[in-house]
Amino acid sequence: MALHNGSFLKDDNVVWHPHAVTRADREKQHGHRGAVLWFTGLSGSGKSTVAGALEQALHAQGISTYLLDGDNVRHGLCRDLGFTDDDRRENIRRVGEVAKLMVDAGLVVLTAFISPHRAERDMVRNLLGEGQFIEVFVDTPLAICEARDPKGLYKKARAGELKNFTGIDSEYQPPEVPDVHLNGEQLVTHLVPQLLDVMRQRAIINP
Ligand SMILES: Nc1ncnc2c1ncn2[C@@H]1O[C@H](COP(=O)(O)OS(=O)(=O)O)[C@@H](OP(=O)(O)O)[C@H]1O
Ligand SMILES: Nc1ncnc2c1ncn2[C@@H]1O[C@H](COP(=O)(O)OP(=O)(O)O)[C@@H](O)[C@H]1O
Repeated sequence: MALHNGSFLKDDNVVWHPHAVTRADREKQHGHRGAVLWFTGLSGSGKSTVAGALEQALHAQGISTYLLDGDNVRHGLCRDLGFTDDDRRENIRRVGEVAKLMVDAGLVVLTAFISPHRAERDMVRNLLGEGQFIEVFVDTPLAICEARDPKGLYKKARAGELKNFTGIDSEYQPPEVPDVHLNGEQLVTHLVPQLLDVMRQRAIINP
């Protein structure tokens, strides 16, 4: 059964329930639009750091935000998932659905997941719809990520103690045309203004 919001239901007895307070009402109350900034990049590329710094800047301007981070989500919502391709796909599907609900609530959602496959990132783009999904590629060379190695995971992966590690024995597919392409070797203080500019250009936040 096809739903008006583009999703499909297996059960014809469950129908979509429209509510009186709309997304537009909520966005008006927040004073900005809802949207997702979807950070993707290798482990250690700087996704959490840059998304966190951007959230601080937005919060200081009175923007209603929420940061969904891979490490944190995998302690709860996705605690049953590992790092096979199938589990990563399910991880991103769940996070995409949660982000969609948060955008409907009128929030600016920042997500920091490796999200290594183009197909899954495109799935979330299609789920969110045009203009509400901004793909941010944190482009940091593998050698730099490996040198940073804040959790010692690259070391474990190289030693064969950690299987399916992205960039080592599991593929990362870089975005071909990201909405924002960040050089992950630049200072975080240089990266945040680039993101704020894009958000203003796209009328997510006010100039
Ligand atoms: N095998 C393997 N490959 C990659 N990463 C691993 C792995 N095992 C554990 N970790 C830790 O899990 C974090 C990545 O989780 P994500 O949910 O972002 O991954 S994914 O989007 O589903 O691919 C990742 O966090 P970040 O370093 O913040 O990216 C790692 O700390
Ligand atoms: N632009 C940057 N320049 C230098 N170091 C950075 C930068 N961004 C992040 N780092 C450092 O790199 C490490 C990994 O950053 P993190 O945000 O945890 O990456 P990810 O979330 O992509 O795994 C951390 O020690 C962090 O302090």
